[in-house]
Amino acid sequence: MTRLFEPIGCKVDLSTGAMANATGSYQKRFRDLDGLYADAAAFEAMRATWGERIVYEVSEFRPTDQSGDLIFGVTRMAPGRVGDEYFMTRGHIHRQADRPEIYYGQKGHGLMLMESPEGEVRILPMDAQTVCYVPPFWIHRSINVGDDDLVMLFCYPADSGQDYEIIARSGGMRSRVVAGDGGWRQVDNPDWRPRDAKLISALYGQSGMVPA
Ligand SMILES: O=P(O)(O)OC[C@H]1O[C@](O)(CO)[C@@H](O)[C@@H]1O
Ligand SMILES: [Fe+2]
Repeated sequence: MTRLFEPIGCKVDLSTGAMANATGSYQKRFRDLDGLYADAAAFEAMRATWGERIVYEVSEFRPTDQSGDLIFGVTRMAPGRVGDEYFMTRGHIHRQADRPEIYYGQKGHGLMLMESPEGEVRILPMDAQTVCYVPPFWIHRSINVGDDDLVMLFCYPADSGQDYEIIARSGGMRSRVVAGDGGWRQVDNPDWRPRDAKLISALYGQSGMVPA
């Protein structure tokens, strides 16, 4: 007989970003994020005071890692900038690249920065009560452009996995988000290199799916 997984409810504490009944959590401290930001000198200047501080933390619930199941959780990201570039997550594509993800903004003001394998860029707002759909094959990174914590719920297929190397291999994401006059603005990353056709077709080939 099939043994069913026990249903569970998880209360989210908006002041801390913690989720009750989480099966795991991790924290990314400032010092863990060396190399992520364009302004290396600004990063070094902040290291003494910021080094041990948490930039973002994740609490998650992973029932199983089986295809068809879901992983969900909450990310809390502090407000701040390195030089003029806002705090952000490392960013990744799913190791099984055809797996999508949903985010739901709960507190603060954020952006979801997305990049297709071919290098198209999309930016969606991630404010409270905004649902953001990250379709299959899009590299994704969240950014806190507000003055307060950014708290977001996320949910994705349990067999997705994460590949962080795709961003490193291209010299970062194609766009960066920096402080502009009265808000954020998108700037080109001069270090960005396009992915070659072989890598792109390997990503799509995983699923045999051809993008529209
Ligand atoms: O894994 P990264 O790119 O550091 O960013 C963390 C965020 O992405 C996730 O890995 C979900 O895909 C969450 O853990 C969290 O929302
Ligand atoms: Fe993801």
